Amino acid sequence: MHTTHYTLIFIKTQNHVLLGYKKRGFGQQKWNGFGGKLEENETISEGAIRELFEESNLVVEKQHLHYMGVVTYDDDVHRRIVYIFSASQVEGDLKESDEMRPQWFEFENIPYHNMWPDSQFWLPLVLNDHHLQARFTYNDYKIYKYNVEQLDVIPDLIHVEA
Ligand SMILES: Nc1[nH]c(=O)nc2c1ncn2[C@H]1C[C@H](O)[C@@H](COP(=O)(O)OP(=O)(O)OP(=O)(O)O)O1
Repeated sequence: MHTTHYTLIFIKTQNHVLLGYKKRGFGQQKWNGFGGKLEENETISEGAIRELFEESNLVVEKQHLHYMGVVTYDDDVHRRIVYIFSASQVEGDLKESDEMRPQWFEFENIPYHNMWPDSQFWLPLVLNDHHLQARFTYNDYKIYKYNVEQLDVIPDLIHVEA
């Protein structure tokens, strides 16, 4: 099976989260955090920082990046491994990019109906600062089976970066 590694970051305050409306590419016309494919010769955190900047113009420093866990997606032909981050301290001016139109949402008003159908099962954990591990099997863009686990220990990014 072909495996692709992605990053995904959620910038948040105590009760708001920054999402982007994806204008093109994989997951277009959906709201999501900022992220994308990991490039060769970069670490996972470097990828998360780069994608956030490319898509929103915001800068997050490595020490303000919180690794929250990993979500794995399988379909017939692909495995997508998505490393999830959150951050509350960012710098720079938020800007719309070719790929993403950013908007802040209250936790109570997250547009789950216009996001990947899996988000509703695990994003609330991230917003509440819980670490997680989840796996979804998709069939024809629908969730076929899934498992979401809240982790008590902080997952170690060193292992996946090694
Ligand atoms: N089922 C899913 N649920 C979710 O919440 N996020 C997902 C997801 N499947 C993928 N993602 C995330 C991972 C990543 O942050 C983003 C897709 O990354 P990219 O924008 O790099 O993909 P593209 O295929 O558009 O890349 P390029 O066309 O090479 O730019 O969507």
